Amino acid sequence: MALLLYGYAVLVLGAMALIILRSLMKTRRYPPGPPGIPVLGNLHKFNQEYREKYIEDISKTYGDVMFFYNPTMSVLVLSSYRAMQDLLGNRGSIYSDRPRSSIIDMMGNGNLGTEAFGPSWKLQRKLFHHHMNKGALPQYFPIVEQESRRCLRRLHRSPENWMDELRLNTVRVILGVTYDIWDFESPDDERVTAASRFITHVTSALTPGLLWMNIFPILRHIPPWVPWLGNETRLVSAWGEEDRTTMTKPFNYVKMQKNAGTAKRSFVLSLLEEDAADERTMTWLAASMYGGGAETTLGLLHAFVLAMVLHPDVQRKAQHEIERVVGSGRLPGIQDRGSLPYVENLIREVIRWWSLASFTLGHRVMEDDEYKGYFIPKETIVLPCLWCISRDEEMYPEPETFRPERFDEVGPDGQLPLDPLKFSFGMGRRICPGQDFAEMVLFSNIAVFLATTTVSKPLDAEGNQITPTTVPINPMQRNPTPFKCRVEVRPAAAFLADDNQTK
Ligand code: HEM
Repeated sequence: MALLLYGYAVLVLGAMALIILRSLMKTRRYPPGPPGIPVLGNLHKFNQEYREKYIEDISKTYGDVMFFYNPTMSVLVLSSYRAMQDLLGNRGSIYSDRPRSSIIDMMGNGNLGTEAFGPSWKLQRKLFHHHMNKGALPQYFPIVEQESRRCLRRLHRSPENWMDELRLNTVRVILGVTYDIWDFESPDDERVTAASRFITHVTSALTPGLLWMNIFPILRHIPPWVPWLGNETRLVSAWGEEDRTTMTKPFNYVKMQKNAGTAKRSFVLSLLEEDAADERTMTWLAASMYGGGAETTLGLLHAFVLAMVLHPDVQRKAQHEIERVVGSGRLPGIQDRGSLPYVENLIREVIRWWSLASFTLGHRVMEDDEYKGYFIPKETIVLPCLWCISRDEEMYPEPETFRPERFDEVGPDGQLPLDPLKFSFGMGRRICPGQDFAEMVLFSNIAVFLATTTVSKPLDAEGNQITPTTVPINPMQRNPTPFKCRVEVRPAAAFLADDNQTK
């Protein structure tokens, strides 16, 4: 009976909200979007498997600013760099909040990525920046370089596990820097696999319309034991509990070490020593590094290997540059970054071509606004489509082609193409605070990989080359679909054993 009443209330409230919205829409000029259906609006159309491709497609009809709505929410999708810059970059004071998500509330956890725009978020950004800004990065060079070499040593020993070895590497670096935790050697360790689930939970909770509860928040009150209808409440509670356990354990470990006087330098130890915030805030700030930093970097490292398997000419050219600049007496290190322009362009192209985050996280508009003559109501969720920008044919001719050379070529407008590092990590006040760290880890791993390893397509039983797919493993978390490759060890691998080399 109670359920019937809920259902009835949802329908009546939804219909009323839509009638009010429609009458307002007649008087105000809203941005264009695909036609909707009575009561439900058009937001369901955005809920496609590969929504970035859908957005790219319809932007040819509706332009770079598109509006979607349903009775409970409105979403503004931006498909150009200019629109992203105008709103997120130049109007950051009202475009930097996050949507209120009943799913995040229900999970009962915090983290920097979901925190509302306000004093607590500002404090966390400040603390994050203090430890992760460009100037602070050299303290991590030895750890990151040592782990890059360690990863390649293991990878050469068991090339069939190359994907898992890279996963282990990214989690070891993040857990090492954040908590000084190193006591794990296996890619199957729970601490390695949990990072990937954490980010899936957060992204799913923040994606408009992905779960019914995000469209009808009232559904969170359905008890988990109710068959079928309680599925989402059950799922979301389980996510919350798992993430809480994953993130509290390592934080408590550092606290224990500190109390015992045995803690070594780490992000969490600094927070504790500075008494930087309350314990809950510090736990989830550290979780933001763990959750935000591991799976993302991994996705791009896997995409790098995929690009090298598909483009042996690019791989060779990058290897020649390393040999020319670094010589044959040592491995490349992070300090070489400025002197390897082709490798740097290769990394830019991996970031553009793979476009790991196809959208930013949602940005909630804090006040009514107007853009290009269109009304943008307060509470609208703004979603720049990063994938669409990376596919802009004017900036990147033949965008599906992997070609690092494109970044040195002047276009018909006399300009070099837009640097993907300027949008792939977001923009404005919510820009990814781990960008400099991520670039450093990517460079270290990719440069050592190229110097010591050649990858190529594997052969089937008849001796034919097998070409891996470029379709991501899942549309929500765009890491490459697992694939096999041939791994050949290069002579410079002899230096991998030398963990004491400084460069
Ligand atoms: C390696 C590739 C990475 C990519 C492509 C990436 C991309 C992004 C994007 C697109 C956003 C959303 C920006 C927005 O909403 O406007 C973001 C936010 C965030 N990223 Fe990253 N990221 C990466 C690595 C990292 C690393 C290494 C860390 C941590 C060490 C990190 C921590 C975060 C956090 C905490 C946020 C939320 C910031 C906020 O809401 O204020 N990310 N990232």
